[in-house]
Amino acid sequence: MQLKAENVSFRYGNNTPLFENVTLEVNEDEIVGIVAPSGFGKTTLCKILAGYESPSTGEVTLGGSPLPVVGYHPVQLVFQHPEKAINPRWKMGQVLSESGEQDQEILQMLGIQKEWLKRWPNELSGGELQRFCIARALASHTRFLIADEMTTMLDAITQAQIWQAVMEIAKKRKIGIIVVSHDESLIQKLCQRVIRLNVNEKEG
Ligand SMILES: Nc1ncnc2c1ncn2[C@@H]1O[C@H](COP(=O)(O)OP(=O)(O)OP(=O)(O)O)[C@@H](O)[C@H]1O
Repeated sequence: MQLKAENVSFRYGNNTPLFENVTLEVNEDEIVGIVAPSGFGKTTLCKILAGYESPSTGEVTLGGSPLPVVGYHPVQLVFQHPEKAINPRWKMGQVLSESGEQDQEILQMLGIQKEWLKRWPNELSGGELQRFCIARALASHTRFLIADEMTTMLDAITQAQIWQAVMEIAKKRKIGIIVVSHDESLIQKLCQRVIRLNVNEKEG
């Protein structure tokens, strides 16, 4: 299965286009980095690939079909700040249940302790919260994970632990990964291929 963006352009309202004619494809067994200058619109592009935003022109397809608009989304997005992605009024067990039944092996691989499930989000560290966001994103129907600066705010040890688990899970389940990061060494370490978006796409 392939996630594909074809000639995707995007503008917020009547603003000038953020980027134009972005074309890229990622296979389900690939780990691909996306690198672009700050302000290019990487986060916006991630949202388009995950179906949160519609492109102004062009299209995104998954396995040759348009992205689904209802039900669990097979392209999951994890952002830099987990606290923005979690309902503060839900305990962590409920947060996890959003993506269906929990896979105990995934929780274990991500180092999520059983006792944390009974806590409120503000009773966990940023790194612990991010593990929940990742576990929630890796539900059984997930085909692609888009990691938008997913571990940027974490210390090096936590970052390494999380990526080791994510890579293992992705390999086992044939989940394609898109890594968006400013950290060139992280990209080089994780990715089999790097897509560099630049001013050409921005100017159309
Ligand atoms: N909802 C919105 N409405 C209007 N403009 C927006 C909106 N969201 C983002 N932008 C603008 O779009 C531009 C690109 O934002 P985006 O976060 O996608 O870029 P980025 O490449 O991920 O940036 P960075 O590398 O600095 O994190 C920014 O100038 C931002 O201010």
